[in-house]
Amino acid sequence: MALLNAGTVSGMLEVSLTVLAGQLAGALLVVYQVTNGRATAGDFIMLLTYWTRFISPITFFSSLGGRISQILMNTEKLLEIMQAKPTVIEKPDAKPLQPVSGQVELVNVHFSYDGVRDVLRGLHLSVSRGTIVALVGMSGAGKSTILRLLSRFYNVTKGAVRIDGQDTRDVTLPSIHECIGIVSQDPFLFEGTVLNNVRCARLGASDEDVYNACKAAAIHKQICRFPDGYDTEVREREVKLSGGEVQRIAIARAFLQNPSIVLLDKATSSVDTVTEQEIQKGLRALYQGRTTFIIA
Ligand SMILES: Nc1ncnc2c1ncn2[C@@H]1O[C@H](COP(=O)(O)OP(=O)(O)OP(=O)(O)O)[C@@H](O)[C@H]1O
Repeated sequence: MALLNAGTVSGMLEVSLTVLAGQLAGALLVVYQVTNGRATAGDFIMLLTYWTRFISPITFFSSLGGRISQILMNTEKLLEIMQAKPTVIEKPDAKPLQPVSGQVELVNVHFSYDGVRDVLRGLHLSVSRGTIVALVGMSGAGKSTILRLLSRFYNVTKGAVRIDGQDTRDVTLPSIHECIGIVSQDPFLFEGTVLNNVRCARLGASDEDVYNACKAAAIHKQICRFPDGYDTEVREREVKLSGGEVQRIAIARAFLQNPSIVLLDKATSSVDTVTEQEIQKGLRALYQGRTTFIIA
C-alpha cells in the first residue's frame, strides 16, 4: 500500500522553496529602499518584525508537512512488517509445552537457510537438565544457528529438536519462548523506564521482583545511582546505559523470566575485561539449576 507518493513530497518542497524565495525577495526590496532613502532604518526593522510574524506560521506548516511524511513512511514500513508471512507457523492442534525441567535433544538435525547450502548436517546432541554446554567452533560453523533452532526461530529441515521429550514443532511458540531465556550479544532496549525494560520479561512481575532480578544480575546498585533510579527513561540515541549495563539488564530479564533453559550468545563479547568479570557474577548465578548453552 503506497501511503506517500512523489507528488505529496514535491508539493511540500514547493511550499518550502516559495517561502524561502519570498523571504529573500522581501529583504532585498527593503534593503534597496533604505539605500535610496525611500525608507528609514526604523521602517526596515518594523517590516522585518511583521515579516517574521507573517512567515513563522507558514514555516511551521511546511515543517509539519515534513513530519507528517516521516510518520507516513514509518507507518508504511510497519504495515509491511505486519503483512510479512512468518516462516514458522504453529500446527492447528499445537499444545503448550508441559512443565519443562530442561532436558534438550537434537536428533539427526539438518538445517539450511536457503534450501541450497546445509549449515547443519546430521547433528546429534543430548543434554540433561542443569548441564552447561559450551558451543565452540569456527566462525560460521553454525553455533548461533543451533540456538535459533532451539528457540524455534526456524524449523529444522530434517530431524527434530525436543525439549523434555516434546518435539518443538508440536507445541505452541509462546510456551517455547517462556521456557527459554536468551542473553544475546546486542540486547534490545525499548523507549521507557529501566523498570519496564526489565519487567517486559514477565509483565505480571511486581517492582520487588524486578529489584531482586536486578540484584541477582549485579546491576541494582548501578540503577539506583541513575538520576531517577528505576524510573530513568531509556531513549533511542540518548545513550544513558553502557554496553555492560545493557548486558546486565538482559541478564536481569532472564532472572525475572526464570526459564529452565538459558541461551547465551556471545553475551560478554562487547564489554571490557573488568565489566566482563562483573557480568560473570550475574551469569554464574543464572546458570544455577538451568540447562545452559553458551557461545563465548
Ligand atoms: N539469516 C541467515 N540467512 C542465511 N544464511 C545465514 C543466516 N544466518 C546465518 N547464516 C549463515 O549460516 C552459517 C552459520 O551461521 P551462524 O551465525 O550460525 O555461525 P556461527 O558459528 O554462530 O558464527 P560466528 O561465530 O561468526 O557468529 C554462516 O555461513 C552464515 O553466513
